[in-house]
Amino acid sequence: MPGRERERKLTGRPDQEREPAGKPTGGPVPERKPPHTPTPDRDRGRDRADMSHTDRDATDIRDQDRKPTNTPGQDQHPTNTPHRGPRSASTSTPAGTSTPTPSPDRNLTATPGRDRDPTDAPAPDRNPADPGADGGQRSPAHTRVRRFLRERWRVLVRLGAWSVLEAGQTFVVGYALARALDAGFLAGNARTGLLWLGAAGLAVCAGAYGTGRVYRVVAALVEPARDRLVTAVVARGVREADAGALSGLTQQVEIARDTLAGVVMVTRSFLFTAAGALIGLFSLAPLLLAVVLPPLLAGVALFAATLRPLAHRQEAFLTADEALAEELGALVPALRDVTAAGAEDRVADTVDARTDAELRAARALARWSVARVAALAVGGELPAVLLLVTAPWLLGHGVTPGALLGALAYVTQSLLPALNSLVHGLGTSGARLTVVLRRLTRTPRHREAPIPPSPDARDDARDDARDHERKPARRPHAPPALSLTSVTFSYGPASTPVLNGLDLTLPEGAHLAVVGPSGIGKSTLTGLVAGLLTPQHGTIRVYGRPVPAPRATVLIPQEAYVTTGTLAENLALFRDDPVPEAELLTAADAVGLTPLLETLGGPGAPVAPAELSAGERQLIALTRAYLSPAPLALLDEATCHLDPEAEARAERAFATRPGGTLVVVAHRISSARRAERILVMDGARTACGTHGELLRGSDLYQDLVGGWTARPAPLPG
Ligand SMILES: Nc1ncnc2c1ncn2[C@@H]1O[C@H](COP(=O)(O)OP(=O)(O)OP(=O)(O)O)[C@@H](O)[C@H]1O
Repeated sequence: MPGRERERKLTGRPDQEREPAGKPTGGPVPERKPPHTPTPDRDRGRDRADMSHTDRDATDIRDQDRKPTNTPGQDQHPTNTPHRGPRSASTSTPAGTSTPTPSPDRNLTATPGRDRDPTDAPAPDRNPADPGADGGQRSPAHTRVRRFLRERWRVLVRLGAWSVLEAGQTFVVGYALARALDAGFLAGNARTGLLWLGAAGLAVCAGAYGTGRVYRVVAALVEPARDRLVTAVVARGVREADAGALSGLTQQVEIARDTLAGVVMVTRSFLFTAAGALIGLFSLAPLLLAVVLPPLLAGVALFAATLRPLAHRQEAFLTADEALAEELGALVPALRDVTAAGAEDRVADTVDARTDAELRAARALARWSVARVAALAVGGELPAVLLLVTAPWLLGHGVTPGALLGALAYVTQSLLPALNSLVHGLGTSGARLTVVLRRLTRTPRHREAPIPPSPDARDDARDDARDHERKPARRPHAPPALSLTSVTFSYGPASTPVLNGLDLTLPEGAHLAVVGPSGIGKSTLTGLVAGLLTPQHGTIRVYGRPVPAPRATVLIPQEAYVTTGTLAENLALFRDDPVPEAELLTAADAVGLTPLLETLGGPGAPVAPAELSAGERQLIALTRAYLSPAPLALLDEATCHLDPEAEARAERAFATRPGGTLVVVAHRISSARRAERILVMDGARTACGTHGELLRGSDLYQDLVGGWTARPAPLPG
């Protein structure tokens, strides 16, 4: 049925509409897209689609027993058959969120609380790293570590023994050097000196052998620890049935193993080296110990004091780093969705926020790293300086030149490198190990730091709030603006129904977008609601009255018709009473007609329909509908010739019309996003929810959002 007749029938003012020369003035009728047969891929996708939550939770729209493959008209146009990417990609949102269950909107549905799957209930939080956690018997981490070490006392003894051999080298080298000088070269006995140097060389060889054995023993300690962690993590992954978490956690286990080995090595090395050096210093001259020990202890204490804050900064940095990586990981496969949703700026803001967060964390970490350098200077380098500064005094108090040289060797060749390894190894690996172990043993999953809303999001929220404020509150006991109950409609007795058992309820003031592939039945739905078509089964009520409900509904079709006459006559076409000019101007301003109105010369200016662009005709038709007394507006691609800004303005005008209810057949993602709820028509799988819910729960909606990116922008007017 031509759009002009639709408008006429709906508003009850057929006689006032005049056409020039008996032909439509709406310009060329846009080409209807040819139907096509669904691709096997698409069908497979539908079969795969897990619509259970939208079917179960978010809809009261039942469009049952459809056989979409049999009806050409229900088929999808090629331009509306976007490539179906991997599910993980299509479910990714710009914000990189997971997939929650769409929640039903009780305002939009008539049969709330449909059977909910009990498995939807969140699983109780369990300790992920403790295989025995199911029983709730979880011992503290330090107890488990002690038990682990007790079970491996033999390994610890071996580790100690080989470490003593390794540390013996430290002791012997310094001591032998001192003796070589004092008893050998300075005493004119080169042979003795060489013998002591030879002893030092042997000690180095023995120490190297000891170091090699130490590595093996450390592996015997670290590998079982890793195995335990792997067992715990796999058990957790199986419990949570989360392969992603599993792979992420096993990766963390590997990090834990490597860092644990590093921590054991550097800590053990420092302890044994320091013991060997201090014993050596004491053996050479107790006075040397008095010079070296205080700064060494001060340096170690300073380093120890930085450990906890460093671990926190390290954790903050890792968290920020992972959040950024996660953001980018979710973003890259979802670029198509981002573009489709027009969310480029918002996503850029989010990534900026994550990058800034990482930068701040890195700076904080760097600041604390300076303290580590200070600890190294005090504990490792200051003793050497003190030895040199106090050398005359030491030599005057019985310290021999050989002992002084040996002390310098202890400090520069043993203590400083060992402390250096400790500070850098423990400062980095230790902090990292703390973080990883904490996550593995306590936190189920890394949680992202909240990101402040982007300026765009704030703007949207402000717009929404403003719209909400401008919209009168819904009357509590008012009948629904629209209710469809088990509506079935087909164009012929033998044809497959376009709608089959559809239920839908909209409260007064609601804003619903209808989306779906070409030919799925969106215009048919608006035609039924407008009373242009009559369902074979079911009932349709508009504000409690059975359809057709004259003067309750206004349908604005894609083809806008403008009559000859003045602009004011065009705009007042659906009104019985004379429309005051002020009201007319207000409506024009709300819908976005004012510039055209001024160009034409005001409300009294004559209109030449053929000279108007398609977009200008749509603006006139929209303003006419806005001024009509009908509270339920049906926009069936009525803004397709407007640019996105003009479309947004017109839709907002209808959405905030006092007492008005809006149903929009959306042809742009921006249009769908403005609606409170979106009805996705997909044959048997009709679903209803918010944009976010449907992105997560409706494969077809994901496809449509993707397809919108490929759709060329509408031609200007
Ligand atoms: N007058 C008619 N007679 C027979 N079949 C029709 C008629 N009008 C529409 N159909 C068929 O009904 C089905 C639904 O059409 P409808 O126009 O409602 O779909 P649509 O979702 O609005 O499509 P589009 O997005 O392309 O406008 C299609 O298969 C179409 O071919």
